[in-house]
Amino acid sequence: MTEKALRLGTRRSKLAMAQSGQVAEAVSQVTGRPVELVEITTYGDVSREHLAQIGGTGVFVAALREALARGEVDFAVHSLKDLPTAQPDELVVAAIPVREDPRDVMVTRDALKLTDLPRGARIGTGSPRRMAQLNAYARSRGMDIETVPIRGNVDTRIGYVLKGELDAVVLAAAGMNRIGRSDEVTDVLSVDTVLPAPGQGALAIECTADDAELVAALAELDDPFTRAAVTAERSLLAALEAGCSAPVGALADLLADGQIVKEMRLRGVVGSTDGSTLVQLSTTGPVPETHEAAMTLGRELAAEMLAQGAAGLMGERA
Ligand SMILES: NCc1[nH]cc(CCC(=O)O)c1CC(=O)O
Repeated sequence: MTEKALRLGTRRSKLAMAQSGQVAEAVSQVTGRPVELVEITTYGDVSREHLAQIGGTGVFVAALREALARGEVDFAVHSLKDLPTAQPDELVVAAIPVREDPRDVMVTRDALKLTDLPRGARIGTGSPRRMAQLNAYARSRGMDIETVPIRGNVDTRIGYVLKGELDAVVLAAAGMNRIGRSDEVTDVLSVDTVLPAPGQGALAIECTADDAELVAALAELDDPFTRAAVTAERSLLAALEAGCSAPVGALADLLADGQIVKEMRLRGVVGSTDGSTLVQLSTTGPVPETHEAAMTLGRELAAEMLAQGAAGLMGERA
């Protein structure tokens, strides 16, 4: 007897299809059931408006969550960095698998590195977080760059460079890796230069809270360290009362002594998009063993950042 297929709700974009396909295989392994992809169009996919203008937070996620709530699909895969920090009661993030590379990367004209871009170089990114940190980096080194607001899928963004309209565009390493295009990356940005978005590189596998059997099966795909890290990062974001289009970067990583993991470090940054002001802080603590401990790490760093004027930097829209 063949078991009934699990329905995975996914966006149609190449990136969404790639990550849903990879998760489908893993879910099929742990459940022993086939998984079928159900394509769902989201507002973020059809709108030509600027993400920041249509409210940013959650536009990619809302339609998938509605399909879950209506019972049209059994589970969905989200890029964690697109997931609003507020969790609806009826849904649960049953698994956060091992994180991909969290860093940002660039595709540049003539394969130049960020440090070698010519005076007046135009760098395309629709992200206030990337703008703020790239502009701050340029200012600190006396470089002359201009950040140009763009949006669109990977092909559209890389197209600006191929057509010679821009000198560089910024993308997430995880996205490029997942769609098998990492060979087009010409520079990987150090997290000391550009701190990634909270949750970047991680996926969230979500289903309804009342589907206990599926919640338990999906939990096998959960990576506790990734979950602790992204929980701390997202707690920082929530405590700053910022959305996914705010100029906020955050990254938690493990500090090890040889093979022995000692502590978790959480770094956070908020900046004005012109890069004239950055509030950049970090904290370290014991590796959080509970959800609450990870939340506390994020909240404490947020409080320190707010004390240094972070709130005044968040109202900005690029
Ligand atoms: N903003 C859109 C988005 N949401 C998730 C990714 C891919 C990286 C990830 O999974 O974190 C991207 C593309 C990008 O930022 O270049």
